[in-house]
Amino acid sequence: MKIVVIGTNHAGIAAANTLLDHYPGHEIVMIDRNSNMSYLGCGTAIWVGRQIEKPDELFYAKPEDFEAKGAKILTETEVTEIDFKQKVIHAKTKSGETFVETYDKLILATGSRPIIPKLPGHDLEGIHFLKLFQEGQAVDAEFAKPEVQRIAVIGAGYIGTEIAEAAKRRGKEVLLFDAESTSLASYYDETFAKEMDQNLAHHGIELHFGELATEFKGSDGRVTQIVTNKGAYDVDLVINCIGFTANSALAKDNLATFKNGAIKVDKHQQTSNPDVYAVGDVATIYSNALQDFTYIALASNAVRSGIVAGHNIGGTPLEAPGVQGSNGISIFGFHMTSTGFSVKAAQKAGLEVAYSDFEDKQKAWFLHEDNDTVKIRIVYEKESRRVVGAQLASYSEIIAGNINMFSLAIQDQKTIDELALLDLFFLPHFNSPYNYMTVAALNAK
Ligand SMILES: Cc1cc2nc3c(=O)[nH]c(=O)nc-3n(C[C@H](O)[C@H](O)[C@H](O)COP(=O)(O)OP(=O)(O)OC[C@H]3O[C@@H](n4cnc5c(N)ncnc54)[C@H](O)[C@@H]3O)c2cc1C
Ligand SMILES: NC(=O)c1ccc[n+]([C@@H]2O[C@H](COP(=O)([O-])OP(=O)(O)OC[C@H]3O[C@@H](n4cnc5c(N)ncnc54)[C@H](O)[C@@H]3O)[C@@H](O)[C@H]2O)c1
Repeated sequence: MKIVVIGTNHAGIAAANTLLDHYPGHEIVMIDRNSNMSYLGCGTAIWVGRQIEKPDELFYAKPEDFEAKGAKILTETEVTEIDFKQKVIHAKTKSGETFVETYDKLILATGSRPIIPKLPGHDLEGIHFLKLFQEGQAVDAEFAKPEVQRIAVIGAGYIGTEIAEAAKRRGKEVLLFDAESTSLASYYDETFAKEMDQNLAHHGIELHFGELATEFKGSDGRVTQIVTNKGAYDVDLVINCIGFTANSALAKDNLATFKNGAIKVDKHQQTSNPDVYAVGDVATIYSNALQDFTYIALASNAVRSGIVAGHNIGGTPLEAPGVQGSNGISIFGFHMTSTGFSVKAAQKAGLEVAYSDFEDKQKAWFLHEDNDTVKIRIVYEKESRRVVGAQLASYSEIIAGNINMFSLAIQDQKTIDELALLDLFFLPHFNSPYNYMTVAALNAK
């Protein structure tokens, strides 16, 4: 069987590796328009903020790895069109040569691009987006310019908050804008998000929430000012981070798509065309909190969905268990993790939910050194009492592991009452006999 994979970043790599490692004998062709593969965008802010010196280790795979396993891999080659009836893809190399490849099964792993707000002045120089390695390099080069001092970051979601920290670490003045009233508003309820806001403000980041950019002004072709519904601010650089949109143009009019344009898939990653699979940021994903398909762009989901597609195409039927959109962020040493829905997000999705909050020290109370406060919220459905979300915030790194338990609870449709008497280990170095997770669950009304 000939299998063509379009897009060789996290999702495409996972699908190709699954096929190459577990199902030998197939002809695998991998195509990507970029010159690199496997770039971990999650490391961009760490590198650009100089928490690591070089970006080299942010890549975990290279074309030779796949050639060694017998795949044909074409980089700097763009797929321009797909004839889904004839099962032929049309592609163009960097030098302009066009060619076609036939397929038996096709994997679309074309990912996402940042949303580009088409505001007046959007094409001025000095306005950036962050997705590709090359875009990280461009921002890094801007940060190195002494004349670039005042930076506007638009969107205080994950990318915006992380790059705001990076810019501050490089000694810049940073103005962080978001349409919502806090940072991280899509992931955390206000009481949690405000903790991150305080952390950002404490480190000198100027917060402009509830503010919408309306125009960019410039001089000599370069941006010099950002105008919002509330004011005008002189800046030397703008970084836009207002979310992703699925790269699904190749599927247009041929495959069923979601309301945001992502390609609809089932739990086997199969699209509305049985010979075509879609994985990663270009596709929808099943949310166990919502109990329906939705769109959640994460590298973790990309990898899992690629593995699922690989096994299904290879001949082992495998149903994805769904995801919770589990995520985390760490800014100036302050950590937040969440999974499933916040109260606000649950209500927006039409769920009737209640929540239980608790706050305690991470380690046993008699340990006075490095014993940070942890704040927890568990969100559950009022009627069924099934857990649909959790949020944790602390300077303690242990919360990074704890959130995964809630992820499994949501996946397995556990109730808050089942969590209340769950066997959690106790060791003073790590926690208390009345574990804050247990207490939060026990306190649930
Ligand atoms: C700054 C930043 C930080 C992030 N941090 C995290 C994090 O901490 N945790 C997390 O889980 N996620 C994080 N993400 C999100 C994560 O990077 C994405 O969810 C992930 O990249 C999706 O992988 P993908 O393979 O589906 O798509 P993509 O990474 O978008 O890759 C798609 C590939 O398809 C190729 N392609 C597209 N169209 C064509 C075409 N027509 N022809 C040929 N090739 C094509 C592209 O060149 C690209 O290589 C972050 C993203 C960014 C930008
Ligand atoms: N740590 C992580 O897990 C991590 C890190 C980076 C990125 N990612 C993922 O990558 C994807 C893209 O990240 P992102 O930060 O671009 O998106 P995001 O959805 O996290 O945040 C976008 C932010 O932009 C704001 N916004 C939207 N339109 C606006 C406008 N016109 N003006 C001002 N603010 C506006 C939103 O309110 C939101 O807070 C997300 O799926 C994210 O989860 C994850």
